[in-house]
Amino acid sequence: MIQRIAIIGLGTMGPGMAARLARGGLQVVAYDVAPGAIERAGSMLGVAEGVLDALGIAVPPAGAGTVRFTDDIADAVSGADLVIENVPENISIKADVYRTIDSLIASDTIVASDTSGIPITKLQAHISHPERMVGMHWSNPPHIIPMIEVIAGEKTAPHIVTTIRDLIRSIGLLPVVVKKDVPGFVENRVLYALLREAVDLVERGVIEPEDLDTCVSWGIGYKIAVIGPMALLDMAGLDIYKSVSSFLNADLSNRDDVAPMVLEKTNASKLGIKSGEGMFSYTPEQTKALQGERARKLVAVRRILEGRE
Ligand SMILES: NC(=O)C1=CN([C@@H]2O[C@H](COP(=O)(O)OP(=O)(O)OC[C@H]3O[C@@H](n4cnc5c(N)ncnc54)[C@H](O)[C@@H]3O)[C@@H](O)[C@H]2O)C=CC1
Ligand SMILES: Cc1ncc(C(=O)O)c(C(=O)O)c1O
Repeated sequence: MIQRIAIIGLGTMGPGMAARLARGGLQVVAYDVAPGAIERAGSMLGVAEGVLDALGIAVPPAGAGTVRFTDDIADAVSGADLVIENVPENISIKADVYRTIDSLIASDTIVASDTSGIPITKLQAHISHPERMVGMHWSNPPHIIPMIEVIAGEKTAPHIVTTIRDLIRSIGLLPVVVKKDVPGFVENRVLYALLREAVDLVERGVIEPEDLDTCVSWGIGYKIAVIGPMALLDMAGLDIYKSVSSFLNADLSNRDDVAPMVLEKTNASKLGIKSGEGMFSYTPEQTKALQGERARKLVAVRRILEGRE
């Protein structure tokens, strides 16, 4: 049974994940190599807890469900039943973490990666007892989005997938087991197909960035939260899909590299909210207001989709 969880990496994903797991009654110990990240994570924890209250997720009994921060990786993983690796999307950084923890954990400690899409088979080549490694792909913001993909690599033992799936269910979240270890799994294959086309349309001057967002959020996005893509095909009619896809598929972006617009921005350190500018610009005040507004709206939508309002 999983009771004690170590989270390695406290950037965008780690703090919300820690808050959500603790709210599920689990004991979380959270570590980052950067002292500044640990400090930021401490303040993000309180914000995430407020959102979990707004979502109506019950607080566990006193003493259960804790988050402790540490700047010592050995302390973080000591006695852990599950380690969730949450460091940048780079195989060599992730492999370094696996090598470091290998001698610090028991041979049956489950090691999960929150990778956005590196095949688990590639990651488990860097750890001993690869059968205990599994993909556990959360979605951002992790304290609000309930779906988590669970992915086995070629060497993952089937009971590890079941254990993680059951853990996710036991704290009221929604596991989806992906049947093949394909790059990007399912969520990001679908998201990146959409993002490739969206970036291409903006880059080619077909639409302004703000209008692209209005079109997708109020057209596809709002609808797809209620009617998933497979159900949408049936709602539209497969005959319509056949006609449209017969001419449109060939015209969609099929570029296999990163779009120049994205490279220009990343080369200029325009990374989005975290750097104050990306596709749009953000002052610190705007960022704070935007994050609050987005959390409120996501909470309201989720409560309605769950039939709680
Ligand atoms: N940002 C997103 O929307 C999502 C990201 N992911 C995946 O989750 C993982 C983490 O992503 P983010 O939180 O966005 O990254 P991030 O870059 O915001 O944070 C990564 C953190 O890892 C820390 N770190 C780096 N090397 C470390 C080490 N050796 N030991 C301990 N900590 C270390 C950094 O100091 C940083 O705080 C990546 O694999 C990413 O692809 C998954 C779902 C969504
Ligand atoms: C742009 C982008 N890339 C990856 C992810 C992920 O799920 O790994 C997300 C996300 O929203 O979670 C994302 O927005």
